[in-house]
Amino acid sequence: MESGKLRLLALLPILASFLLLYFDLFPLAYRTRCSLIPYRHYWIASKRIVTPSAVISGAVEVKGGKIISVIEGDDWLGKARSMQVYDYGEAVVMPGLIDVHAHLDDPGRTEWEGFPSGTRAAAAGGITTLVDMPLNSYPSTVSEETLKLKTNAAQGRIFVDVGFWGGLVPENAFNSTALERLLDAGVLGLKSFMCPSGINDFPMTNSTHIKEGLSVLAKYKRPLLVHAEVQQELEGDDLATTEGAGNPRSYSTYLKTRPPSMEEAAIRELLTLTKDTRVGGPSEGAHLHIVHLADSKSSLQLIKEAKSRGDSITVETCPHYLAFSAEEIPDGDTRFKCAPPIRDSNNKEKLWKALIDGDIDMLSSDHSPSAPELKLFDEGDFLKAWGGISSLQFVLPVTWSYGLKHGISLEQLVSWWSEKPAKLAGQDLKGAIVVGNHADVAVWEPEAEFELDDNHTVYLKHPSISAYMGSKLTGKVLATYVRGNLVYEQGKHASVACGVPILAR
Ligand SMILES: NC(=O)NC(NC(N)=O)C(=O)[O-]
Ligand SMILES: [Zn+2]
Ligand SMILES: [Zn+2]
Repeated sequence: MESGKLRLLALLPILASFLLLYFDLFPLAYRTRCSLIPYRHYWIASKRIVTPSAVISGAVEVKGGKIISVIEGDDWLGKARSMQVYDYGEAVVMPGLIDVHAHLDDPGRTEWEGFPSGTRAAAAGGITTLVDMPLNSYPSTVSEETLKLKTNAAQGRIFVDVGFWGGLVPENAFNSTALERLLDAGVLGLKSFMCPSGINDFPMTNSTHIKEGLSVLAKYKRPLLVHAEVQQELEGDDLATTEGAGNPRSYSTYLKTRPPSMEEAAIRELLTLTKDTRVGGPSEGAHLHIVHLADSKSSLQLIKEAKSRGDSITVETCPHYLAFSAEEIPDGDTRFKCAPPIRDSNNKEKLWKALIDGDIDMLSSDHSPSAPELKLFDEGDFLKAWGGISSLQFVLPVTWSYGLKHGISLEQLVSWWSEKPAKLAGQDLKGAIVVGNHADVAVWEPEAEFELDDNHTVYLKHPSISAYMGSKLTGKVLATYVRGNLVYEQGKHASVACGVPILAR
């Protein structure tokens, strides 16, 4: 080798140590990539910090991505002297939202959403963790191998933390080794459908499949999430509707094809199964979680009874069932199509009551977007259009705006969107502003109003398919921290996606 090249090689270690020293002295140079702020040790102050015991005025100390102290009053001022403080004044500082039900469609259907746009939207909406559903991506997450495709797709492309539900489908239900491998690989639990899912490689399960799944899950102490609707023999008017009668542009035509009795029958069946899988008492059986409950009557009553018997069961509903009612959905506006369907306003009021009374445990987005063509806006055919509401970026202001009429509190919001979801997903270090937890924080202004019009930046891939576009909302997200990284602030995201794929151990 020429002596010039050799000399250059000898200089490399010296060069490397200079670089390291530079990054040490100027953390900004690399910190700005994952975070909009350069600090690892700093304070977040506010007059309204939502902690598990109370809403306090004070400050939260963050170091190395974790919360290391929470101080009420002014005592923190002395400790924070000469340190960086982000003082948000009257804005609310609370745990970031945890959305346990989102379809990000990555890999395989990224033209519908995808990890980058979905998690950018989540961050802009105050969501710090989401759990991705096993279907609508391709392939579906039903095996160790397909989970690997998910985590590969998420690598370096997620702006918030993302966990994964695995799919319980006929193909793996009787293969306990395959299910165990999927669970060992880190899915946070399993999800199944009791009716066709609309996705070919995610077929529905019957009671026998579900029973098999529950017995494997019981060993892992991870939940089974179920889309609880079963197809039934329809009669009279309802039968005529599915056979093509009725105006397909009218929402009421679609509503008749999925009556509340479909949810009720599914839940009744599920409850007989969970009873059988309880091994030595309620806490030892598999936990059952009913997703997107829409029926506030008989279905909810069944769940209440099961809870009072001591069954390990939780239930979520979604903001669209609390914001919209069937009577108001315009003809042909398929942005509002989802399953189970949005029911009448009386049902909506009862869902609010159940949520406030604690009979419904938590909220989730069920963000289920598609390519706009599949919404068939030209035809406006509710029977043929893709079912799924697009909402990920808006769930915080939507819950707050519609909840204000019901007098909801900041503590309730945190319980429904952070504490309970963290528990369901087995995330002990998330969901509350307490010492030792991840510094996952949403900062927002509950009094600020804004319009979801063309001037509003929407990070979702297809803003036009969201039923919320055009509405006026209250509650504006200012900033979002994930593990101490400021990942979003007032229209700006960190330049590098440093969210972490969450795998159960
Ligand atoms: N394939 C889907 O995403 N389905 C979803 N669709 C809805 N909710 O309309 C769901 O969660 O059932
Ligand atoms: Zn569903
Ligand atoms: Zn869903």
